[in-house]
Amino acid sequence: MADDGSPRHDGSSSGGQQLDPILFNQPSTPNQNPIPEGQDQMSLPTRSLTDLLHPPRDLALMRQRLFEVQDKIELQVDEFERYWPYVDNVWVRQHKAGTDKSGRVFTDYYACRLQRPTYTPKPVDTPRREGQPTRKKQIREGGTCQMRLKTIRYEGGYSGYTILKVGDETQHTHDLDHIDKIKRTSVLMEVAKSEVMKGYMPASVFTVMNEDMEKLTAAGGRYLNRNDVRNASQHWRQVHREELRVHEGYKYDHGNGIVRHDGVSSTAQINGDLQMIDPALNDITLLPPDTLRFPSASRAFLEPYLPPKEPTINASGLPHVTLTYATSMDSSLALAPGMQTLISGPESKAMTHYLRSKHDAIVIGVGTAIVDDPSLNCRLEGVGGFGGLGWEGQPRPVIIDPGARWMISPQSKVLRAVQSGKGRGPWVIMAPGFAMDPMRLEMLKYYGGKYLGLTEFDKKWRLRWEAILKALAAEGIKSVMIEGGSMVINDLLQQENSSFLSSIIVTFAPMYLGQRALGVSPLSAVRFEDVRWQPLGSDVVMCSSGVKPHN
Ligand SMILES: NC(=O)C1=CN([C@@H]2O[C@H](COP(=O)(O)OP(=O)(O)OC[C@H]3O[C@@H](n4cnc5c(N)ncnc54)[C@H](OP(=O)(O)O)[C@@H]3O)[C@@H](O)[C@H]2O)C=CC1
Ligand SMILES: Nc1nc(O)c(N)c(N[C@@H]2O[C@H](COP(=O)(O)O)[C@@H](O)[C@H]2O)n1
Repeated sequence: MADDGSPRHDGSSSGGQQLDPILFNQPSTPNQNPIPEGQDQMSLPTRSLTDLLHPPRDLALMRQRLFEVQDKIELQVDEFERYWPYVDNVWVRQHKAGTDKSGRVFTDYYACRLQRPTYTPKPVDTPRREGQPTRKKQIREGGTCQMRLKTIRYEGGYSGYTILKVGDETQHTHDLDHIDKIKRTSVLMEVAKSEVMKGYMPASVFTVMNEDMEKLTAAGGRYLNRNDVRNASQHWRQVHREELRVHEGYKYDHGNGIVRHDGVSSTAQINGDLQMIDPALNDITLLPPDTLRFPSASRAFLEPYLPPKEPTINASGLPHVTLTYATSMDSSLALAPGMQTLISGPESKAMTHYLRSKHDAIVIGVGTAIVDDPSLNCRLEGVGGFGGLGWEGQPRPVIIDPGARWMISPQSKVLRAVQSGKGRGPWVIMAPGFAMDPMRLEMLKYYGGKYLGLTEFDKKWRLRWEAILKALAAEGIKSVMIEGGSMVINDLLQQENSSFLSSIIVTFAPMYLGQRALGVSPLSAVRFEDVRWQPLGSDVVMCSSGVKPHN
């Protein structure tokens, strides 16, 4: 551990303590190299025609994103393994994965295919070994593009890939189509090989693969030719010198090659069969049962109070801050201190998740973390883990826990959300002097979280909100949604802190929580400004752009 109590960046714990694999649910044998080496002639293909006919969602868009790498791309492991083989014609691995000391973070570097020097074949009269046939090698274009990227693979309670551009180059010197013209993806080669291995002639495989040209193009196969299919299956055909046939419904037509001769194409038949057996392939996205929907028609009233589309850290180094919570008509958050109480109706609950999707981080006090054991993820349809890719729209949970009171464990809902790819690892804000024990620190890191140490206090010896917000901004958080609990809300509505608030969004539910309830009421009177009230289901939502003292 570093002097300030923070975890060392090498991922090792202090005091020589070992990770308990059961406690952390650590995989015993991490997958060292999940990237399929699809071009290997000896390997068995893992793709089939089905992969062409039922490509991953938004394939053309994802290929373009993985080609350009304009922004950091985060993908879950299965998503990376699904999409990467469709762009491995672009990216050539430079070195094998380097690992950090924790053994759970693997970094690979890739360069654009056109970074390699141009290959010029040796003159044909170059002496060859006896019996070796002369190979016609083409000039391979290269040396023109300096685009590079790295993939960082995390393995642990949090698993996934982060893909980032490296180096000074900001864009390729060519487009994706240009690469598709000169090199085929491993998916295309594997599909071709697997079809030949079923006993079909390369020419027939080529015809069948070309049947749905739109899908073939989306997969990078616009320039696929018969030779590619022959090359993909060459080794297999040499070993298995059996007679190959044409696909059912196709025939050899002199002068035209293999053509379809009955009404039903092979691909249409495969499509039909698949729809019978596997509804998941029928473009129905299976969503987790707790997925929430907040209709577009209900969103407009929130628009002026949301963080801007491209939020920026303001001149004072502060992010956009939204305070949001749900209260009863007697301004209570829970039936009693130490209790969690459902106040929001289903519509306003969905609204809260919509708000979560619009912020980089959710902040709560440790009182709420202990009482509620919250998941602190976004369960809105379309965000990562709920129909979306990676962790898109998933906010970072942040717990203010100056005294390290939160006993986080793998059973905590926030970590269960991480484990299932439905949320991000939490950050814990602590004060100096209260060291979290090394096992908990290590666990936080294992689940993709971390600890932030702050040393700036206000006159009540609480951490200064300005320091908290600036620390988050320094970590790249541009918008923060603060949810509670009572102490946090009261504190932020006080005059010395209220200027940090960009918006306040409060749900009022039609209920009294009674006189034993945990209330919300700042020390001094305040009045909300620039207010808009909106009925939502049986609740009413109040949006405001800030508070001022009320005399
Ligand atoms: N209805 C709703 O919308 C919501 C309801 N809730 C409810 O609220 C209740 C919890 O509220 P409450 O008990 O007040 O707890 P809080 O969640 O407000 O947490 C308070 C604790 O967080 C730490 N903390 C917060 N801010 C600071 C700061 N600036 N500096 C230092 N420490 C800070 C302190 O920890 P320490 O004491 O260790 O110093 C403090 O005691 C629960 O019942 C929960 O269900 C929560 C959120 C929303
Ligand atoms: N908007 C809102 N309405 C309520 O009725 C609530 N009780 C809360 N509580 C907040 O939501 C957190 C629970 O989050 P998960 O659903 O577990 O992700 C809880 O910790 C409070 O911050 N909010």
